[in-house]
Amino acid sequence: MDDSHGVGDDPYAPAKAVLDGGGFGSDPVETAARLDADDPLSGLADRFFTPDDGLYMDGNSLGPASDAALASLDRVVDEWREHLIGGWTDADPPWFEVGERIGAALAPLVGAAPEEVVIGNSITVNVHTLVGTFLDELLAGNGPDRADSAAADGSWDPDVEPAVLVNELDFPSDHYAIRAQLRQRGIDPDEKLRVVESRDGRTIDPADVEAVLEEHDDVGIVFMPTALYRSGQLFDVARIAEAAHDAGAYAGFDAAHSVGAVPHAFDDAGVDFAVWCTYKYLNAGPGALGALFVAERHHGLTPALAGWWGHEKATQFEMNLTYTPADSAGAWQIGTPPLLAAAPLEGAVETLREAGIERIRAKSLALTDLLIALVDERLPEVAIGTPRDRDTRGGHVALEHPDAERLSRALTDRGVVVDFRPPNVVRVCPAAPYTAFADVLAVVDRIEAILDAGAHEEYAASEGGVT
Ligand SMILES: Cc1ncc(COP(=O)(O)O)c(C=O)c1O
Ligand SMILES: Nc1c(O)cccc1C(=O)C[C@H](N)C(=O)O
Repeated sequence: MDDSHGVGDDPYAPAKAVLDGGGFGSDPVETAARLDADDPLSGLADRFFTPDDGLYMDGNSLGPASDAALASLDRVVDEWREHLIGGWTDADPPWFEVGERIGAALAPLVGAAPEEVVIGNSITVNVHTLVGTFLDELLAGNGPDRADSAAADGSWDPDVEPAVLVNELDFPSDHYAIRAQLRQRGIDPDEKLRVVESRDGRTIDPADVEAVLEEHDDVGIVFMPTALYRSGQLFDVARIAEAAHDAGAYAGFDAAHSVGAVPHAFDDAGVDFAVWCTYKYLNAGPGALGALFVAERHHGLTPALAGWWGHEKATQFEMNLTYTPADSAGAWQIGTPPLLAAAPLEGAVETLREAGIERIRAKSLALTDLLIALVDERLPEVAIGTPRDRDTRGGHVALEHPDAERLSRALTDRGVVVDFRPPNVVRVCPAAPYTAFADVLAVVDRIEAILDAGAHEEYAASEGGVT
């Protein structure tokens, strides 16, 4: 990897200049080759296992294996063979604090202090425990300050049933979990899960989040994505957090579709809590552990889903029947961390750290700029469902086509791995660590060839299953 570019300057400015100059020039192959030659991250691709004869554009669902991820997995397998139960204390580093240790390694990616991040559970489980925790705080009258509170100390009035504010384009699992948490507290989710509507079916206007907060004074938690899973719209985390706090609500985020692709500043933005996975842009492998952030001011709270792995570490093995939560985000762990599902993340994060998240973001924007420009130029029947503005664009591009499902299957059969999300989106993710500018050109070439020949029309309609 060429390290001559410091973080801060944009080594991808030449790519932007090419695109701003009106497209990809008369010889796109030559232009892509030039951009790849100038790419300081180009050397990284050799360390990832992507198909030799295909194009992997699905890193927003499952990132590929890498040398570093497999090396850290192999190390833990060797430790298991060698140390057996002793690995919890004698492995180097010991397994006992794996959640905290790898959490600390992730913290810079989200702009957090080391003890504010931990790996554990899955996103869905972490939504359960964190939304549950903050609902309990509200119901106990301990919520954020509220100007209109009936409570003497200005905090949440415990007689008011708190609502949770979400949006209609969220990943469904989050709604399932939040509804369950409301139900378990005797709160009717049909009434208290407040859903911000989309104006265009693709994006959420932050002004609409603010408007719902103005209109309803019972919102105790605003829970939004940092980036939408379908369109890839990137949210202004600081703006949403400020709106939540101004309304006397907590601000929580599902950051699955941005961590590892987009830098975050959760502490500066005042985020209360966040969840994300590590199998997408963090490339830690299928079913790899989830991750979560809890702002330091909330450490010491009792998690809604308490378990012994979240107990204060120093006394965890005293086996007290009374639970003492760890004084860190580690408290939101529940049971024994699956070491083999945690191990690849250690190496995978090291590779991203070496690349630098600012540089990854700069390259990702250049790649998606290019993809959008090529689609505009060459695929008139395809619409761009992702915001064009760089500030509101995450790491993937949603290509909309009436026959998107069949198109995605035709692409997959031709070695271009993308995914389909109903009703009409093919998601294309040129992830920066291992995608070349030439790959983006090749994807567009293949889509064009399929559409020109009508090859997608040979596919049967959906049979369901994993897409
Ligand atoms: C935004 C978002 N939230 C939640 C989930 C569910 O994650 P998990 O299956 O790890 O609980 C996913 C993906 O599966 C997702 O993309
Ligand atoms: N988590 C997944 C899985 O276990 C199988 C297939 C896909 C996934 C996904 O990550 C889907 C993903 N959350 C999405 O953005 O659609």
